[in-house]
Amino acid sequence: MAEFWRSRISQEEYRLISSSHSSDDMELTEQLVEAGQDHDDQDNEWGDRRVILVGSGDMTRALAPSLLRAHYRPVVATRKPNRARTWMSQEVEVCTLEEGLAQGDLVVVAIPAIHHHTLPKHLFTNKIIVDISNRYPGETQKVSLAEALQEMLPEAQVVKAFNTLSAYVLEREELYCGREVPVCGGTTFARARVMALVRDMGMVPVDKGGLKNARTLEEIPFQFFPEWKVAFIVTGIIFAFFWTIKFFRSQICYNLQKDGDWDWGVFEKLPLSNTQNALAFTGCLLLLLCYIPGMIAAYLQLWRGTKYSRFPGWLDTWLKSRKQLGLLSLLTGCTHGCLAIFLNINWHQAISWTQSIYITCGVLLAAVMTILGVTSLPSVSVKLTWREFSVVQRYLGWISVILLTSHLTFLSILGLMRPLSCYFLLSGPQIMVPVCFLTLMFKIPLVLPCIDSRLTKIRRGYERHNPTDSDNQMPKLIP
Ligand SMILES: NC(=O)C1=CN([C@@H]2O[C@H](COP(=O)(O)OP(=O)(O)OC[C@H]3O[C@@H](n4cnc5c(N)ncnc54)[C@H](OP(=O)(O)O)[C@@H]3O)[C@@H](O)[C@H]2O)C=CC1
Ligand SMILES: [Cu+2]
Repeated sequence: MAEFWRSRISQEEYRLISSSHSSDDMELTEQLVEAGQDHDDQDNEWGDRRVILVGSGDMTRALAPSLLRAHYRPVVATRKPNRARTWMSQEVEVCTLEEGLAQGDLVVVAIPAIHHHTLPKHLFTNKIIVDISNRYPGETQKVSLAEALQEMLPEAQVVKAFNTLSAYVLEREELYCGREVPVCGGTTFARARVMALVRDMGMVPVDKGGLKNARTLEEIPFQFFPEWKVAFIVTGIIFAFFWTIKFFRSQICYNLQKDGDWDWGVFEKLPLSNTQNALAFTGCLLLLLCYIPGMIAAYLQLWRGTKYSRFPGWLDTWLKSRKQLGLLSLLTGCTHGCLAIFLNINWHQAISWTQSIYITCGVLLAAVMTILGVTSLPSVSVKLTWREFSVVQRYLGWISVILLTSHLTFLSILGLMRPLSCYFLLSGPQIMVPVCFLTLMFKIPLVLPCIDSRLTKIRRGYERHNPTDSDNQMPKLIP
């Protein structure tokens, strides 16, 4: 294997290559290695560091500078070198397809997939082809674009990569550094080589296996907030629930229970007052929903006496949606705060002591939730140490639940005791205050030293039923 690539490919990838038993795979790997050595012999200074970029469009213009920054040598192979030279930097070599493809064996095909058939097939023999293409929105395909390209170029190794990034991102080092780049296809060697390239460019390659997975990679750019789906649905349902309650209590019940004509004036409150009210309780419940699954998980681990058994699927999904639920809680809570200022406060009237506590708790809650929201963003959380992150998320999280409980209790301290005014329909505070207190009640046992130390032991790997089981595959820490 060419020395340069041997040093770029990580030990884990090298182990994978060496342990690959497929004879086809090994044969193709040998051919590719030989091709790499040929190029090394041609020019020792650059050796395998040349990356041939086919096409001179947006992606080539974005990839070339990022390759230069990673100390690679981009060579642009284009149909129109004279035109391309005018927009490429001096350090980038620009040449014809024939000249470019003769210079190296790592080739990025950066032309739209509909033009793949125009590529001169004979020039791609024994090359590692990086296919970055994406289909256009609305286009359907039976086989992935990468598989179609592989079928067209059977004597090359097609590896799918970079299609999940945009030219805009690739132009900005601060945006692409640390990004995950899924890579699939080719022989293990070809894939490892592309992964090493991705890593040298400052990104994190993720091995997605064979080329049959290219279709999944080609779907990624069309995904629409996949991690937010659950949180959006839950928020919608909760908002609809509280909005309906408010509607029945303030508009329907009010009219049914009062004497005289139907008062249509109260319906004017629907867009502002009802929405503000529903947003407030949606924010409250979403905040609690961030902390309840962690508690359920803790009780489950205490009951099972181990952390090595899987949580049920619903709990797993719930745990994974906590960040999104928290950010949506911040959004709905702040919107409620802004609307409430317009609706409720009469600046010329003295406020009671319960109101002043309610307002102070509300403002503090907004501040604490903003810190929680900001620190949950990846760009901020990567800059925090593990201890800083866990202290902020854990302690400030529970402080926000305490502030929320006080905010709600002092908002409606008298209203809570009032008998049910709208048949059996509870008001927002009548629902939420007990839920807040219940959440805090279930949390208290978990912070008691005897239970907390037991949970800490379990989370460090201690198992109650089988503390010395040698069959256990999971690594254990000292209890
Ligand atoms: N733009 C983006 O943000 C992203 C693009 N991609 C993918 O990267 C690939 C390139 O995209 P992009 O750079 O935006 O495309 P552009 O349209 O900007 O450029 C494509 C290049 O392809 C070549 N080309 C155009 N028509 C033909 C043809 N008929 N025959 C042969 N070559 C042709 C041209 O290069 P020349 O004239 O020099 O030969 C042209 O500059 C596409 O497959 C796209 O799906 C993937 C992720 C993001
Ligand atoms: Cu409030």
